[in-house]
Amino acid sequence: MSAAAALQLEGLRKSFGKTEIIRGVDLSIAKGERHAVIGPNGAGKSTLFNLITGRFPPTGGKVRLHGQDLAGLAPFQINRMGLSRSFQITNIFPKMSVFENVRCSLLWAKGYRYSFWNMVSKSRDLTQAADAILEQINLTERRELPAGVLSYAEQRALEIGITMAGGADVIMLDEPTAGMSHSETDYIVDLIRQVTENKTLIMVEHDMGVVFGLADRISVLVYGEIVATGRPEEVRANPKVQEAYLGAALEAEH
Ligand SMILES: Nc1ncnc2c1ncn2[C@@H]1O[C@H](COP(=O)(O)OP(=O)(O)OP(=O)(O)O)[C@@H](O)[C@H]1O
Repeated sequence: MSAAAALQLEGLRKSFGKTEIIRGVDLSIAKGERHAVIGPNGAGKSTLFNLITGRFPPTGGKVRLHGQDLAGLAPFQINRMGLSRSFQITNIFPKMSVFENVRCSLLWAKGYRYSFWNMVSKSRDLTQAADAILEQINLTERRELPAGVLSYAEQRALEIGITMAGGADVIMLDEPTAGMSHSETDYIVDLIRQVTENKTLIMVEHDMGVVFGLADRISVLVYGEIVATGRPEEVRANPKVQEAYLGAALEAEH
């Protein structure tokens, strides 16, 4: 096992009933790496995410975060160990201000570690931390607005801010640019690049422009198996990948 690996999947398997959806996945993601998982619809990408975050127990194999086996841990425990996943926009409280949304997620992330009175004395720290996150996600000017009035791309940015709020160093994003225009996509890609600086990123994304622009390495998942892992140019050139998936996806882009 490499000491630098942030996340390690070892012979990971998941069946639903008799159907095996994840069929023996081995993958090592280095600390500081930006890794994209791509593959056709139904390949098992979301299932793989749910295994990593502890939402589903694996049928076989292991997930390690910074070397530690996650078997039997609940999602919130894994979260406290530094792994955070973006949820969909429904995770945002639309009537609460943008600032309060970030502040609440900070409170949630730290809440169990501070008593109430400690928390009061820490509230200035919290405000500062929330403002620092708003700055990072370019929403300082929207601070007092109800989150529900933000544009779609801004809501996704807020969502990313909430994901970062607990100080996680391994960030998982599920289709961060889904449903966005070209300019919104560019905006979010820049933002993701910025906020994941010195962190580990694992994302599922269908937009090949985003994947090739952002990822240091790519894994291609087909029917629950990784058929290729490598740098973008290696994956693009891999005949197995072209046959299974990428050829068709790239053609569809033109
Ligand atoms: N809880 C579940 N129970 C039974 N089958 C499931 C469950 N979750 C997913 N599946 C099945 O697992 C397969 C893989 O689904 P999954 O959502 O992981 O694929 P995906 O690669 O994320 O697809 P997409 O790109 O369309 O989001 C599908 O055939 C799906 O029906």
